[in-house]
Amino acid sequence: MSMLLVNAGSSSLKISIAVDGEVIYGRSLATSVSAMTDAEWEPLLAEFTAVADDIDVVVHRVAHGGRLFGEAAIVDDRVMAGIEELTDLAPLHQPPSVATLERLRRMLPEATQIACFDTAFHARMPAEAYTYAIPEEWRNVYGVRRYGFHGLAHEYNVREAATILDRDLLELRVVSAHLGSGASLAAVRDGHSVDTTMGFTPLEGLVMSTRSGTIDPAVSAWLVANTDLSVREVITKLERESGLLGLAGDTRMENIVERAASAEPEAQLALGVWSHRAAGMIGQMVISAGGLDALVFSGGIGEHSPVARAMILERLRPLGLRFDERLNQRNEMDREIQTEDSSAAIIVVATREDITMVRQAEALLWLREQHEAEAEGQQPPLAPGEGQPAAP
Ligand SMILES: Nc1ncnc2c1ncn2[C@@H]1O[C@H](COP(=O)(O)OP(=O)(O)O)[C@@H](O)[C@H]1O
Ligand SMILES: CC(=O)OP(=O)(O)O
Ligand SMILES: [Mg+2]
Repeated sequence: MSMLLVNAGSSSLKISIAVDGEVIYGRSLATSVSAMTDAEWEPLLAEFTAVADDIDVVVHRVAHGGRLFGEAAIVDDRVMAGIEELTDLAPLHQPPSVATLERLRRMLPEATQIACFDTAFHARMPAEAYTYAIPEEWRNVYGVRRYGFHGLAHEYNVREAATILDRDLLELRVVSAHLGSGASLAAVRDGHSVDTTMGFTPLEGLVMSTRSGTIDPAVSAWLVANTDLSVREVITKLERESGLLGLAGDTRMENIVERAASAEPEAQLALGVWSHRAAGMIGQMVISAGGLDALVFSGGIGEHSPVARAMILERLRPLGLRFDERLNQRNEMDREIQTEDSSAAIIVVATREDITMVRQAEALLWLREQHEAEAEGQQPPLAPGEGQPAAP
């Protein structure tokens, strides 16, 4: 079976091909996906079809699944409408996913289309972690609560941590720090997320490339009441003109690190605010996880910036975390970088959202087959993986 895995981001498009569960080919394009035309997609699809013959399944990363989608779903018109409804809650992310879903449903009508949601990994968070202390009507009528994002990356990270440490995932307390242009933390216990830093939308939490992360909620209302900014303008500025860009005029962490090394005060402040927030929230996640066996770094910054990791880890010394400077500098993927006297493992993981997508899609297709076989009174199919007859 051939799967096309599509990760349509706000400023990039990552596509890979999996055949019989193995990712065999991948490509990343820096492009605004929403603006792409059929004519631009055609050669891409031809390239992928040449690798995989027929594409049986197309799997899409979708940022927001809201309350509707607690797990991956086969996309039909009803699911499509549900995904579109959530556009306002992930304005940088949902539009490219919706555009790509619409296009590939049309261009590859024979393929089964599956949506994997960033929010799904957090669907079992306890109420105390997902509930905001706000009026009952907002919570129960408007559905205002924390959802969490980056689930495909966090899920991969904790599984990889268990593999690297040769431990049972269900016994591990992990904090996953996915630090890309969007960034979030997840506290993982018993194999699922028990707390995370993003909330109702992917704006809450850490300082990001262009997003502010958490600020006093009164700031938005104050700006609308006291300046000539509209609500839409305030939100756009918090989403697109804040974070590292707002503090240092640059979205690239490597540039800011270089400027800070030349003692540029703006860049030093940006790094200070960024690492102060990240370390503080990691502390919060450790409490939510009930302790810490492993801290995982991933994402463009987490994987490639020894300076950024070191700034966070220095601040985490009160938790007993100790890192090896030399191992940190080496920047090798899927490696531990703690010293022997560290209170927990510290691991750098090259995260792979596409591999989580394959796993979720295979599990969903297996379930569908099983239901179909049961409905027809036949022997249910073998589970994905080794052919063992257990549920995935
Ligand atoms: N060598 C590096 N040093 C520091 N930061 C880096 C490096 N390479 C990439 N980054 C940062 O990673 C971020 C992008 O992360 P990435 O995970 O690729 O983004 P996205 O969230 O869009 O998938 C940018 O802020 C970029 O500056
Ligand atoms: C949800 C989110 O923030 O994703 P990204 O890191 O791709 O921007
Ligand atoms: Mg990302």
